[in-house]
Amino acid sequence: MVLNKYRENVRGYLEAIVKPLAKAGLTPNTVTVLGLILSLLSAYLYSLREPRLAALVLLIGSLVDALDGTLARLTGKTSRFGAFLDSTFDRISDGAVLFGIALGSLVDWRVAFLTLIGSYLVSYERCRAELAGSGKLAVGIAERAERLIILMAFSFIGVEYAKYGVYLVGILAWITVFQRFYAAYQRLK
Ligand SMILES: CC(C)CCC[C@@H](C)CCC[C@@H](C)CCC[C@@H](C)CCOC[C@@H](COP(=O)(O)OP(=O)(O)OC[C@H]1O[C@@H](n2ccc(N)nc2=O)[C@H](O)[C@@H]1O)OCC[C@H](C)CCC[C@H](C)CCC[C@H](C)CCCC(C)C
Ligand SMILES: O=P([O-])([O-])O[C@@H]1[C@@H](O)[C@H](O)[C@@H](O)[C@H](O)[C@@H]1O
Ligand SMILES: [Mg+2]
Ligand SMILES: [Mg+2]
Repeated sequence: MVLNKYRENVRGYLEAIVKPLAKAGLTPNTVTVLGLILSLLSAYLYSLREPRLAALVLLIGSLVDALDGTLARLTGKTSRFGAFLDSTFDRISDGAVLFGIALGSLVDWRVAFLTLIGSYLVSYERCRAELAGSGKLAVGIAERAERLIILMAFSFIGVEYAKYGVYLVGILAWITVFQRFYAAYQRLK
């Protein structure tokens, strides 16, 4: 909700990064796959209890996630499958990162599990409500960009602090679940 507004502000920078990629003939789907690989690497680093490095790799992976769509739009190669691939890989990434955090015992696995359910529900609600005709349901305090930035910010502080990032993401994700539920109710009832 909050960060989504800044998409336009960073578009110019993202396009500047994407132009050489387009010249090199990279396709949006290849970039999407690269983003997933970076997220999986980040998850692995979390499992090794290296949250700072993991967050850095996740930040680069998130940037790559912004580049695939930018490349698609700039080269006129947006596709329905690409949109599906992007969202599906986002879910794999979100799950893998929390799994890595739990594996590395950076947080109690039960907290990671509840945070994962909240995060997935936020995304599912939007997808399902939009399919039912709600119109764009990009509402709530913690969309994916917010969830990622909070997790990365706490991870950068150090190994003892990553868990507070997961707590906060979990709480805000569940608040967003209720916000989206209410918005969907208002629009679809
Ligand atoms: C060298 C420099 C000058 C570099 C400057 C770079 C800066 C501008 C930095 C910008 C970084 C920022 C954009 C990335 C970080 C954001 C990240 C933390 C949050 C994750 O965001 C996700 C991202 C992408 O979302 P989507 O995948 O949903 O969107 P798109 O891919 O664009 O579109 C999907 C759409 O495209 C089509 N498509 C896609 C793929 C495919 N294969 N085929 C396709 O056809 C299809 O139509 C799909 O439907 O969201 C990016 C926007 C974000 C919301 C903006 C956030 C702005 C914020 C101010 C950035 C602050 C970042 C800061 C560096 C954080 C540091 C904090 C630290 C403490 C952790
Ligand atoms: O809904 P959310 O999770 O906050 O944020 C995002 C969705 O709004 C978006 O449409 C989808 O492509 C991404 O996978 C991402 O997850
Ligand atoms: Mg993307
Ligand atoms: Mg993505």
